[in-house]
Amino acid sequence: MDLWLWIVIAVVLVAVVAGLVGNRVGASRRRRAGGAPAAPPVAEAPPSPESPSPTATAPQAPAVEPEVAEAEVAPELERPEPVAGRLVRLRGRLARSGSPLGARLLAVLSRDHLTEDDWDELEETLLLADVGAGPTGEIVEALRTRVRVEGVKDAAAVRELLRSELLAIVDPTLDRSLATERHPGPDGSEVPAVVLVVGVNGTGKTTTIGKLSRVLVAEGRSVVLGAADTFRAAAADQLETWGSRVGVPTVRSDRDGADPAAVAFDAVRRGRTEGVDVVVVDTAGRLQNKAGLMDELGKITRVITKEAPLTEVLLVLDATTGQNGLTQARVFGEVAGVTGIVLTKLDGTARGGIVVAVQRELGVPVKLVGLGEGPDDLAPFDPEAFVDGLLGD
Ligand SMILES: Nc1nc2c(ncn2[C@@H]2O[C@H](COP(=O)(O)OP(=O)(O)OP(=O)(O)O)[C@@H](O)[C@H]2O)c(=O)[nH]1
Repeated sequence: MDLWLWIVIAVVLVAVVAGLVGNRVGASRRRRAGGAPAAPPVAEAPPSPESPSPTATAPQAPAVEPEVAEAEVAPELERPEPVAGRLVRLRGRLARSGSPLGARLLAVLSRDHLTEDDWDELEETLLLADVGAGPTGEIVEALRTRVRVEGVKDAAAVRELLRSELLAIVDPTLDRSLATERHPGPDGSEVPAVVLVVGVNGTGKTTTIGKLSRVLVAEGRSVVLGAADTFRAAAADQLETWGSRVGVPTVRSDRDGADPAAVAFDAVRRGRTEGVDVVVVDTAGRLQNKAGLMDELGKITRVITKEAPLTEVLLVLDATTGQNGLTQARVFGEVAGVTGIVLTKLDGTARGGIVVAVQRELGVPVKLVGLGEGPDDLAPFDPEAFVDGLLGD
């Protein structure tokens, strides 16, 4: 019995081994002949773009090739919205923030007989909207005189009166254009316009530069961005993403904490050699202390101007920060030679009066305003559309 049992086991073993060997030989023959293996081993999975497989000619490959080719196609560039009339389009956002400057001023001025209390209320409303003490006094004085002399009564006339006084204080005569055209440099050769953007982190600086590059692209300008905020690595990534959406390249360092002036210089040099219209340079602008800020911005400016002079220094301020924003504005104004202000987040505040206060504080115009988080929610500042927005027009 025992012997028979051993014979059966031996026969079964021989059959199993023979079967296994036969399968392997068959599989390798089929592979050499270009046939598909019945059950491919894991190592023969279809090739991926990251790890090209040595079996790229295996029959699975053609099935995935079109997908790989599609992934390599550059994403379509976005087309930014036209710039003209942007503030008119966005002015509803000013009124939506419940601006006391509009509704409340009109409510007080429309009363039948204006008492001293009414004038006090008007003054308080302007102060609460961050117009600032000086300009508030001027507006109240002008309104008092005109109400007394002209004796305006009907709602439309009161509205027109208020509109004209607010417009006067916002000052439509200021030059709010951005210097973003190529021009002859000191040696007579054409150089790009260079816009240096300064401001405290958190004010919306990187977002604003992204939106600004879209404004410039919409106006037909060629642009290079310089990521000289080397303090925060994510800032360069953010900037690059914004730029790539509209085909604008970003010059940056591979290294965290690299010299911001070196990055700024490289960006302006690239703009110059490639003949672009405008180079926009981001800065870290940490307010650690005034001397440190002055050193950093001073060095960036000196190094950049070896290639091309600065045509604009834009200070980005968050409109919701009120008096804090004004303190920042003062420091940057002293150290950076600011030529224009960008007020962000005006959609989220009832303090539109900050436009007046900051212009008075720095003696430079608000040139752009941010009215939302959308990519095209940055508008050239237009005094009339702004005042109409405050009045809820
Ligand atoms: N509602 C509103 N949000 C804004 C506006 N501008 C910027 N923001 C938002 O503010 C936040 C901060 O923006 P960032 O650009 O990252 O600000 P930042 O910190 O100054 O950038 P860094 O200086 O690089 O640190 C983001 O969520 C923006 O979407 C605006 O005009 N309106």
